[in-house]
Amino acid sequence: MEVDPEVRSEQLIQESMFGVLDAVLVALVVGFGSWWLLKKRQQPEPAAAKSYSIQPTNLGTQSTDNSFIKKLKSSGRSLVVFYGSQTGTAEEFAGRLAKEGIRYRLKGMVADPEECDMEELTNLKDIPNSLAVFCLATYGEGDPTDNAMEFYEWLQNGDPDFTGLNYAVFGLGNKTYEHYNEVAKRVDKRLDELGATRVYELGLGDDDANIEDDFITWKDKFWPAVCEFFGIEATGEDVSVRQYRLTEHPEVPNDRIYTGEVARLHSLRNQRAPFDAKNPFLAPIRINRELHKSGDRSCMHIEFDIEGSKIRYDTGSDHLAVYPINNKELVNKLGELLNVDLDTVITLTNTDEESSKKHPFPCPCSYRTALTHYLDITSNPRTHILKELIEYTKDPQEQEKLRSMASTTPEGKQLYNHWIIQENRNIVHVLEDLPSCKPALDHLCELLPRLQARYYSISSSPKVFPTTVHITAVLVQYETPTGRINKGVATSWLATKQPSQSEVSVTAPIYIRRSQFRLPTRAQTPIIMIGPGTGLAPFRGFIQERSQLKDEGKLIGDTILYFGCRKKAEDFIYEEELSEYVQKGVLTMHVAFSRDQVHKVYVTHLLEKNMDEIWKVIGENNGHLYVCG
Ligand SMILES: Cc1cc2nc3c(=O)[nH]c(=O)nc-3n(C[C@H](O)[C@H](O)[C@H](O)COP(=O)(O)O)c2cc1C
Repeated sequence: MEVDPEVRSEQLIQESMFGVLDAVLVALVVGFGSWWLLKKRQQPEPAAAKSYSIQPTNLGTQSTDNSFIKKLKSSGRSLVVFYGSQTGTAEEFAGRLAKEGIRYRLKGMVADPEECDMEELTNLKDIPNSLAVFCLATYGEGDPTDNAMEFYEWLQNGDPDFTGLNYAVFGLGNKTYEHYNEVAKRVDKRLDELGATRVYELGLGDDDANIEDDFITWKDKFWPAVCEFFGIEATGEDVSVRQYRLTEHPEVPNDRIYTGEVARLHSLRNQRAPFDAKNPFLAPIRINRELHKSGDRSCMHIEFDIEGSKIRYDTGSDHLAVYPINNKELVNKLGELLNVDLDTVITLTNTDEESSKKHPFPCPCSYRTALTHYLDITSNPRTHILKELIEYTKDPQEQEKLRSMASTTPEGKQLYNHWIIQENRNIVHVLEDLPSCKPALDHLCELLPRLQARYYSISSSPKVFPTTVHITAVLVQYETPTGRINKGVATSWLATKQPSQSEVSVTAPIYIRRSQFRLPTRAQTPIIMIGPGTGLAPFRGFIQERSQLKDEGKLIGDTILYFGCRKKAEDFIYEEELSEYVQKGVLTMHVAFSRDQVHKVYVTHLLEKNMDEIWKVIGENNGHLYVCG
């Protein structure tokens, strides 16, 4: 095995011949070449379990009847909006479309394809003026979400006759992914091939830009097209319909109240394996230490204890999901602004009895629990929320501002983009800056999206650390243009979880999400890892594992790391550890410090400089190349 024990640094690239763009291009070419090689050679290896499961949307109150046609007929509806959603956006969009149908005399229903007999789609034509809309997100390598998987496969491989089925598709994706909106594109095309009638063109939402804007822009043309297709005249009524009914419980016994459980009552107190997204493990945090040596930024190395949990994970590949809670001050601020006793215990019950989702989050619970554990109060509110706020606003100017931002006029979109997105206001900021706006808190709880688990690359190897899982997380904190300090929900909360400062166990609810990022099965396969900043995290596990194999006397392939950070003395994370691996002959390391010298040096420069070596590893020696950042 060839190992270069030298830690190379910025000098390497000062003789650089090309510009940054060239270097990026080289990196892309290298990345593509290795991806192609990887693809070619990975065929015989068993496929890893794929799952992007994030958060259960239905909390054990599902109806067992999976005939959506029966439900449509019994409730006099003709519009069904299916969603393929992992983190709730597509589900939210589907809900908004179904709700708006009433304005166009199309009473709508939201449906989860996983809970429906989708073969019934061939019979939807029996309902007059019926329409099926699909809001579908794409994940991974152009894959559907878990709840749309079965439907998607049936559609791709089956041969149903959809003559007479009216449909439209809105896709949710992100342009930075190679398979942009692949699922929606394929479903739209396949439905057409199978004889269904496209009522309006495929809409594509890009989460990298402004997916809300894409959705409302599409929706704005979609409804007139639907009206024209069915010969419907819009009622013009812009009615606001509540989806959930509020019940307050002044006397419900404490042990009947949810206090942050994801699904099963008391699941955090009475922990029972197996642990997953619906049943997270309350892991004790054993170590939480700072990795940056100086500077005003912070990067945490956190070790979660999983002993006895039966939780297993794979080297550097799986993700650790953490269920965070919202900042207490922000929650209290909402209570103050709306003058509500946050300890009031409530239940929100779906007014649609046919819906499989009975509650928006586990109920009964207090407002405080809902705002702390279940609802996202820190992201930018979407336009439909702003629209619902209008009726609670007294001041005409504030009302007008909300009305404009909720509209699809160019000025309205611009104002939304500036006031909400660029100035980065969350719901608390909106209520602070529109002092006459006092929405009913239960209505707000109905409208706010669910707080999602956060995912971290695992930075340990289970072969070296079988009873702990490590993560490497940068503390997110920044000032917004309005002078407010926005704090990352999960990292700010994790930063407070210091085991040394507490007698009692400091814990966090976690579970493991599987991914496909794997070490090659043969230890002799050379690997190049490109991981600047916390992109290093998954590679730490790879290196640990290869080091252990070497200790056991096994032959290991070239293990080459490209790392970059600002300054050696500031944010060169895991420096000592990595240097030891270099000294031991396990690792070859190339490091770029972007701010240690006049000329900025990045990992891309190092890649450019070492182009020949890189090509030798991946092109001639069948090596694997990994990029994480
Ligand atoms: C792990 C991950 C993988 C993703 N993969 C893709 C992809 O391959 N193609 C794409 O267009 N969008 C991709 N996206 C973007 C999502 O489809 C997009 O954010 C969408 O709005 C999520 O909808 P949901 O909240 O309903 O799950 C990915 C997002 C994540 C978090």
